[in-house]
Amino acid sequence: MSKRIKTYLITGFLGAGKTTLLNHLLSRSKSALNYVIENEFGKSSVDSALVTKNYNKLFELNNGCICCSLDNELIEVMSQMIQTDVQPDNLFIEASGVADAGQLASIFKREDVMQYFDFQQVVCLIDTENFEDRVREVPEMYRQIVASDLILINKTDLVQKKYAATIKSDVEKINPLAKITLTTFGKFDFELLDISTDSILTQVDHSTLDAIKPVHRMKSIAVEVPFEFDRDQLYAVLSTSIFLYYHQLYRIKGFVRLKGEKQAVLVQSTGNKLTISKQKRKDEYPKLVLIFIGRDIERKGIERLIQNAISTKVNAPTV
Ligand SMILES: Nc1nc2c(ncn2[C@@H]2O[C@H](COP(=O)(O)OP(=O)(O)OP(=O)(O)O)[C@@H](O)[C@H]2O)c(=O)[nH]1
Repeated sequence: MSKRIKTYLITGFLGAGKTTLLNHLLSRSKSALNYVIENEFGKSSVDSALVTKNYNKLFELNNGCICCSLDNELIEVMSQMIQTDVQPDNLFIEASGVADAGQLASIFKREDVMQYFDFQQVVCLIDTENFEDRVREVPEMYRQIVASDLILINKTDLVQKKYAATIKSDVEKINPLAKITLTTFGKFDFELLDISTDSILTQVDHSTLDAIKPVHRMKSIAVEVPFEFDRDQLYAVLSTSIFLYYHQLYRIKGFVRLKGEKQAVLVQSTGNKLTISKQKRKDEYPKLVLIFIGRDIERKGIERLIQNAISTKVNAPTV
Protein backbone atom coordinates (compact mmCIF):
# COMPACT_ATOMS: atom_id res chain seq x y z
CA MET A 1 0.00 0.00 0.00
CA SER A 2 1.23 3.51 -0.79
CA LYS A 3 1.43 6.32 1.76
CA ARG A 4 -1.73 7.41 3.54
CA ILE A 5 -3.04 10.85 2.69
CA LYS A 6 -2.90 13.28 5.62
CA THR A 7 -6.36 14.74 5.90
CA TYR A 8 -7.49 17.92 7.62
CA LEU A 9 -11.07 19.03 7.98
CA ILE A 10 -11.70 22.77 8.25
CA THR A 11 -15.01 23.70 9.72
CA GLY A 12 -16.69 26.75 11.23
CA PHE A 13 -19.80 28.81 10.70
CA LEU A 14 -20.39 30.97 7.61
CA GLY A 15 -17.74 33.62 7.21
CA ALA A 16 -15.66 32.57 10.23
CA GLY A 17 -12.43 32.49 8.19
CA LYS A 18 -12.17 28.94 6.78
CA THR A 19 -10.89 29.93 3.33
CA THR A 20 -8.45 32.38 4.92
CA LEU A 21 -7.04 29.54 7.05
CA LEU A 22 -6.98 27.16 4.11
CA ASN A 23 -4.84 29.66 2.19
CA HIS A 24 -2.36 29.76 5.08
CA LEU A 25 -2.19 26.02 5.30
CA LEU A 26 -1.60 25.73 1.57
CA SER A 27 1.18 28.30 1.54
CA ARG A 28 2.79 26.58 4.50
CA SER A 29 2.86 23.26 2.68
CA LYS A 30 3.79 24.54 -0.79
CA SER A 31 6.42 21.88 -1.28
CA ALA A 32 3.95 19.05 -0.77
CA LEU A 33 1.32 17.71 -3.14
CA ASN A 34 -1.90 19.26 -1.87
CA TYR A 35 -5.46 18.46 -2.84
CA VAL A 36 -8.42 20.51 -1.73
CA ILE A 37 -12.10 19.69 -1.46
CA GLU A 38 -14.32 22.75 -1.33
CA ASN A 39 -17.89 22.32 -0.22
CA GLU A 40 -20.15 25.27 -0.62
CA PHE A 41 -23.71 25.32 0.64
CA GLY A 42 -25.44 26.28 -2.58
CA LYS A 43 -25.35 25.72 -6.32
CA SER A 44 -22.82 28.40 -7.14
CA SER A 45 -19.29 28.45 -5.90
CA VAL A 46 -17.48 31.59 -4.92
CA ASP A 47 -14.97 29.98 -2.58
CA SER A 48 -13.00 28.17 -5.26
CA ALA A 49 -12.16 31.58 -6.77
CA LEU A 50 -10.90 32.76 -3.38
CA VAL A 51 -8.49 29.91 -2.72
CA THR A 52 -4.91 30.83 -3.63
CA LYS A 53 -3.44 28.63 -6.31
CA ASN A 54 -1.11 26.75 -3.98
CA TYR A 55 -2.90 23.49 -4.55
CA ASN A 56 -2.38 20.77 -7.08
CA LYS A 57 -6.02 19.83 -7.51
CA LEU A 58 -9.27 21.29 -6.31
CA PHE A 59 -12.54 19.39 -6.22
CA GLU A 60 -15.79 21.25 -5.74
CA LEU A 61 -18.79 19.69 -4.08
CA ASN A 62 -21.61 22.18 -4.32
CA ASN A 63 -25.36 22.24 -4.08
CA GLY A 64 -25.62 20.74 -0.66
CA CYS A 65 -23.65 19.92 2.36
CA ILE A 66 -21.08 17.14 2.48
CA CYS A 67 -22.23 16.03 5.89
CA CYS A 68 -25.63 14.99 4.54
CA SER A 69 -26.69 15.22 0.91
CA LEU A 70 -23.23 15.04 -0.62
CA ASP A 71 -21.57 12.34 1.49
CA ASN A 72 -21.68 9.87 -1.42
CA GLU A 73 -20.05 12.37 -3.71
CA LEU A 74 -17.33 12.92 -1.13
CA ILE A 75 -16.59 9.20 -1.03
CA GLU A 76 -16.60 9.16 -4.84
CA VAL A 77 -14.01 11.96 -5.02
CA MET A 78 -11.88 10.24 -2.39
CA SER A 79 -11.95 6.96 -4.28
CA GLN A 80 -10.88 8.74 -7.47
CA MET A 81 -7.96 10.13 -5.49
CA ILE A 82 -6.66 6.75 -4.42
CA GLN A 83 -7.10 5.16 -7.80
CA THR A 84 -4.59 7.39 -9.54
CA ASP A 85 -0.87 6.63 -9.78
CA VAL A 86 0.18 9.65 -7.79
CA GLN A 87 -1.55 10.36 -4.54
CA PRO A 88 -1.41 13.67 -2.68
CA ASP A 89 0.49 14.19 0.56
CA ASN A 90 -2.26 16.32 2.06
CA LEU A 91 -5.96 16.65 1.63
CA PHE A 92 -7.64 19.76 3.00
CA ILE A 93 -11.41 19.69 3.16
CA GLU A 94 -13.21 22.98 3.64
CA ALA A 95 -16.68 22.07 4.75
CA SER A 96 -19.64 24.34 4.16
CA GLY A 97 -20.39 26.77 6.97
CA VAL A 98 -23.33 24.68 8.13
CA ALA A 99 -21.75 21.23 7.88
CA ASP A 100 -21.85 18.88 10.82
CA ALA A 101 -18.17 18.23 11.40
CA GLY A 102 -18.76 15.18 13.59
CA GLN A 103 -20.88 13.49 10.96
CA LEU A 104 -18.32 14.25 8.32
CA ALA A 105 -15.29 13.26 10.34
CA SER A 106 -16.88 9.93 11.22
CA ILE A 107 -16.47 8.94 7.56
CA PHE A 108 -12.75 8.82 8.31
CA LYS A 109 -13.31 6.26 11.04
CA ARG A 110 -14.42 3.69 8.49
CA GLU A 111 -11.82 0.99 8.05
CA ASP A 112 -11.87 1.11 4.26
CA VAL A 113 -11.27 4.87 4.42
CA MET A 114 -8.62 4.72 7.16
CA GLN A 115 -6.58 2.41 5.01
CA TYR A 116 -5.85 5.29 2.63
CA PHE A 117 -6.58 8.46 4.59
CA ASP A 118 -4.69 9.44 7.71
CA PHE A 119 -7.15 11.74 9.41
CA GLN A 120 -5.35 14.43 11.40
CA GLN A 121 -7.64 16.95 12.97
CA VAL A 122 -10.90 18.81 12.76
CA VAL A 123 -10.04 22.50 12.90
CA CYS A 124 -12.90 24.82 13.73
CA LEU A 125 -12.94 28.59 13.27
CA ILE A 126 -15.11 30.84 15.32
CA ASP A 127 -15.99 34.42 14.47
CA THR A 128 -15.49 36.03 17.89
CA GLU A 129 -17.64 39.00 17.04
CA ASN A 130 -20.77 36.97 16.27
CA PHE A 131 -20.23 33.94 18.45
CA GLU A 132 -22.66 34.81 21.24
CA ASP A 133 -25.57 35.58 18.93
CA ARG A 134 -25.01 32.74 16.51
CA VAL A 135 -24.33 29.90 18.93
CA ARG A 136 -27.77 30.41 20.43
CA GLU A 137 -29.64 30.43 17.16
CA VAL A 138 -27.64 28.04 14.99
CA PRO A 139 -27.44 24.45 16.26
CA GLU A 140 -24.97 23.57 13.48
CA MET A 141 -22.40 25.89 15.03
CA TYR A 142 -22.64 24.21 18.41
CA ARG A 143 -22.13 20.79 16.83
CA GLN A 144 -19.08 22.02 14.93
CA ILE A 145 -17.47 23.11 18.20
CA VAL A 146 -18.24 19.82 19.95
CA ALA A 147 -16.64 17.78 17.17
CA SER A 148 -13.41 19.76 16.80
CA ASP A 149 -9.85 18.97 17.90
CA LEU A 150 -8.43 22.44 17.42
CA ILE A 151 -10.54 25.56 17.78
CA LEU A 152 -9.39 28.94 16.53
CA ILE A 153 -11.20 31.82 18.16
CA ASN A 154 -10.72 34.03 15.13
CA LYS A 155 -11.19 37.71 14.27
CA THR A 156 -9.92 38.77 17.69
CA ASP A 157 -8.76 42.04 16.10
CA LEU A 158 -12.41 43.08 15.98
CA VAL A 159 -13.11 42.77 19.71
CA GLN A 160 -11.61 43.78 23.07
CA LYS A 161 -9.01 41.36 24.47
CA LYS A 162 -11.12 40.74 27.54
CA TYR A 163 -14.13 39.85 25.45
CA ALA A 164 -12.08 37.38 23.38
CA ALA A 165 -10.93 35.71 26.59
CA THR A 166 -14.56 35.35 27.73
CA ILE A 167 -15.50 33.73 24.43
CA LYS A 168 -12.54 31.37 24.80
CA SER A 169 -13.75 30.22 28.18
CA ASP A 170 -17.33 29.81 26.87
CA VAL A 171 -16.00 27.62 24.08
CA GLU A 172 -13.91 25.62 26.56
CA LYS A 173 -17.12 24.80 28.40
CA ILE A 174 -18.70 23.47 25.20
CA ASN A 175 -15.63 21.42 24.29
CA PRO A 176 -13.17 20.87 27.13
CA LEU A 177 -11.18 18.32 25.08
CA ALA A 178 -10.10 20.62 22.27
CA LYS A 179 -7.01 22.77 21.98
CA ILE A 180 -8.25 26.34 21.80
CA THR A 181 -6.32 29.39 20.70
CA LEU A 182 -7.03 33.02 19.86
CA THR A 183 -6.25 34.06 16.29
CA THR A 184 -6.43 36.86 13.77
CA PHE A 185 -6.85 35.97 10.10
CA GLY A 186 -6.44 32.30 11.07
CA LYS A 187 -2.76 32.70 11.98
CA PHE A 188 -1.62 30.33 14.69
CA ASP A 189 1.31 28.23 15.74
CA PHE A 190 1.18 25.47 13.16
CA GLU A 191 2.84 23.11 15.59
CA LEU A 192 -0.59 22.75 17.14
CA LEU A 193 -1.58 20.93 14.00
CA ASP A 194 1.29 18.53 14.20
CA ILE A 195 0.97 17.59 17.83
CA SER A 196 -0.16 14.04 17.60
CA THR A 197 -2.89 13.92 20.16
CA ASP A 198 -5.74 11.51 19.69
CA SER A 199 -8.34 13.15 17.58
CA ILE A 200 -11.55 13.91 19.43
CA LEU A 201 -13.03 11.61 16.86
CA THR A 202 -11.53 8.67 18.66
CA GLN A 203 -12.59 9.93 22.06
CA VAL A 204 -16.21 10.75 21.40
CA ASP A 205 -18.70 8.17 20.33
CA HIS A 206 -20.27 9.55 17.21
CA SER A 207 -22.50 6.57 16.56
CA THR A 208 -25.52 8.33 18.02
CA LEU A 209 -24.80 11.39 15.90
CA ASP A 210 -24.31 9.20 12.85
CA ALA A 211 -27.88 7.99 13.14
CA ILE A 212 -29.28 11.49 12.93
CA LYS A 213 -28.85 13.22 9.64
CA PRO A 214 -28.88 16.93 10.35
CA VAL A 215 -31.64 18.90 8.71
CA HIS A 216 -30.46 22.38 7.92
CA ARG A 217 -33.02 25.15 8.17
CA MET A 218 -30.58 27.24 6.26
CA LYS A 219 -31.15 28.19 2.63
CA SER A 220 -28.73 29.39 0.01
CA ILE A 221 -30.03 31.59 -2.80
CA ALA A 222 -27.78 32.43 -5.74
CA VAL A 223 -28.78 35.31 -7.98
CA GLU A 224 -26.97 35.95 -11.24
CA VAL A 225 -26.10 39.63 -11.52
CA PRO A 226 -25.10 40.59 -15.07
CA PHE A 227 -25.54 44.23 -14.12
CA GLU A 228 -23.52 47.28 -13.33
CA PHE A 229 -24.06 48.46 -9.79
CA ASP A 230 -23.58 51.84 -8.33
CA ARG A 231 -21.12 51.25 -5.47
CA ASP A 232 -22.85 53.53 -2.94
CA GLN A 233 -26.31 52.27 -3.81
CA LEU A 234 -25.23 48.64 -3.56
CA TYR A 235 -23.48 49.28 -0.29
CA ALA A 236 -26.52 51.06 1.16
CA VAL A 237 -29.02 48.42 0.06
CA LEU A 238 -27.01 45.42 1.24
CA SER A 239 -25.81 46.89 4.51
CA THR A 240 -29.34 47.97 5.43
CA SER A 241 -30.53 44.40 4.77
CA ILE A 242 -27.86 42.78 6.91
CA PHE A 243 -28.65 45.24 9.66
CA LEU A 244 -32.42 44.65 9.49
CA TYR A 245 -32.17 40.88 9.02
CA TYR A 246 -29.17 40.23 11.27
CA HIS A 247 -30.80 37.15 12.81
CA GLN A 248 -31.88 35.74 9.46
CA LEU A 249 -29.36 36.67 6.82
CA TYR A 250 -26.00 35.16 7.80
CA ARG A 251 -23.82 35.61 4.77
CA ILE A 252 -23.71 37.42 1.44
CA LYS A 253 -20.87 36.80 -0.98
CA GLY A 254 -20.18 37.00 -4.65
CA PHE A 255 -18.73 38.99 -7.50
CA VAL A 256 -20.28 42.03 -9.13
CA ARG A 257 -19.37 44.74 -11.61
CA LEU A 258 -19.44 48.34 -10.48
CA LYS A 259 -20.12 51.39 -12.64
CA GLY A 260 -16.84 52.82 -13.87
CA GLU A 261 -14.73 49.81 -12.80
CA LYS A 262 -13.35 47.24 -15.18
CA GLN A 263 -12.54 44.47 -12.80
CA ALA A 264 -15.31 42.63 -10.96
CA VAL A 265 -15.21 43.15 -7.19
CA LEU A 266 -15.82 40.80 -4.31
CA VAL A 267 -18.82 41.69 -2.16
CA GLN A 268 -19.28 39.97 1.14
CA SER A 269 -20.92 40.28 4.51
CA THR A 270 -20.14 38.60 7.79
CA GLY A 271 -22.20 39.51 10.83
CA ASN A 272 -23.32 43.07 10.31
CA LYS A 273 -20.34 44.15 8.21
CA LEU A 274 -20.31 44.53 4.47
CA THR A 275 -17.15 44.84 2.43
CA ILE A 276 -16.56 45.52 -1.23
CA SER A 277 -13.01 44.70 -2.21
CA LYS A 278 -10.78 44.08 -5.19
CA GLN A 279 -10.23 40.48 -6.14
CA LYS A 280 -6.91 39.00 -5.15
CA ARG A 281 -6.80 36.58 -8.04
CA LYS A 282 -6.84 38.46 -11.29
CA ASP A 283 -6.39 35.48 -13.56
CA GLU A 284 -10.04 34.71 -14.16
CA TYR A 285 -13.35 36.28 -14.95
CA PRO A 286 -15.41 35.29 -11.97
CA LYS A 287 -19.02 34.43 -12.53
CA LEU A 288 -21.19 37.43 -11.67
CA VAL A 289 -23.35 36.01 -8.94
CA LEU A 290 -24.41 36.99 -5.44
CA ILE A 291 -25.09 34.27 -2.89
CA PHE A 292 -27.33 34.88 0.11
CA ILE A 293 -27.33 32.35 2.95
CA GLY A 294 -29.76 32.50 5.83
CA ARG A 295 -32.86 31.17 7.50
CA ASP A 296 -36.31 31.62 5.99
CA ILE A 297 -35.07 33.86 3.22
CA GLU A 298 -37.00 34.15 -0.05
CA ARG A 299 -35.72 34.54 -3.61
CA LYS A 300 -38.34 37.16 -4.54
CA GLY A 301 -37.35 39.43 -1.67
CA ILE A 302 -33.67 39.11 -2.52
CA GLU A 303 -34.25 39.85 -6.21
CA ARG A 304 -36.24 42.95 -5.26
CA LEU A 305 -33.38 44.05 -3.10
CA ILE A 306 -30.88 43.66 -5.92
CA GLN A 307 -33.11 45.59 -8.34
CA ASN A 308 -32.82 48.59 -6.01
CA ALA A 309 -29.07 48.66 -6.38
CA ILE A 310 -28.72 48.18 -10.13
CA SER A 311 -27.30 50.94 -12.23
CA THR A 312 -27.35 49.38 -15.71
CA LYS A 313 -27.51 45.98 -17.31
CA VAL A 314 -24.24 44.78 -18.85
CA ASN A 315 -23.38 41.86 -21.04
CA ALA A 316 -22.14 38.95 -19.00
CA PRO A 317 -18.39 38.57 -19.58
CA THR A 318 -17.36 35.80 -21.88
CA VAL A 319 -14.55 33.61 -20.69
N1 LIG B 1 -10.98 41.46 10.61
C1 LIG B 1 -10.80 40.17 10.33
N2 LIG B 1 -11.32 39.65 9.20
C2 LIG B 1 -11.09 38.34 8.95
C3 LIG B 1 -10.35 37.51 9.81
N3 LIG B 1 -10.30 36.26 9.29
C4 LIG B 1 -10.99 36.32 8.12
N4 LIG B 1 -11.46 37.56 7.91
C5 LIG B 1 -12.26 38.05 6.78
O1 LIG B 1 -13.58 37.53 6.92
C6 LIG B 1 -14.16 37.32 5.61
C7 LIG B 1 -14.63 35.88 5.49
O2 LIG B 1 -13.48 35.04 5.53
P1 LIG B 1 -13.46 33.62 4.79
O3 LIG B 1 -12.10 33.03 5.03
O4 LIG B 1 -13.92 33.75 3.39
O5 LIG B 1 -14.58 32.88 5.64
P2 LIG B 1 -15.23 31.43 5.35
O6 LIG B 1 -15.45 30.81 6.66
O7 LIG B 1 -14.38 30.67 4.37
O8 LIG B 1 -16.59 31.84 4.66
P3 LIG B 1 -17.70 30.83 4.03
O9 LIG B 1 -16.97 29.86 3.15
O10 LIG B 1 -18.62 31.73 3.28
O11 LIG B 1 -18.41 30.18 5.16
C8 LIG B 1 -13.04 37.69 4.63
O12 LIG B 1 -13.24 39.03 4.23
C9 LIG B 1 -11.76 37.59 5.43
O13 LIG B 1 -10.72 38.41 4.96
C10 LIG B 1 -9.81 38.09 11.02
O14 LIG B 1 -9.18 37.46 11.86
N5 LIG B 1 -10.08 39.43 11.21
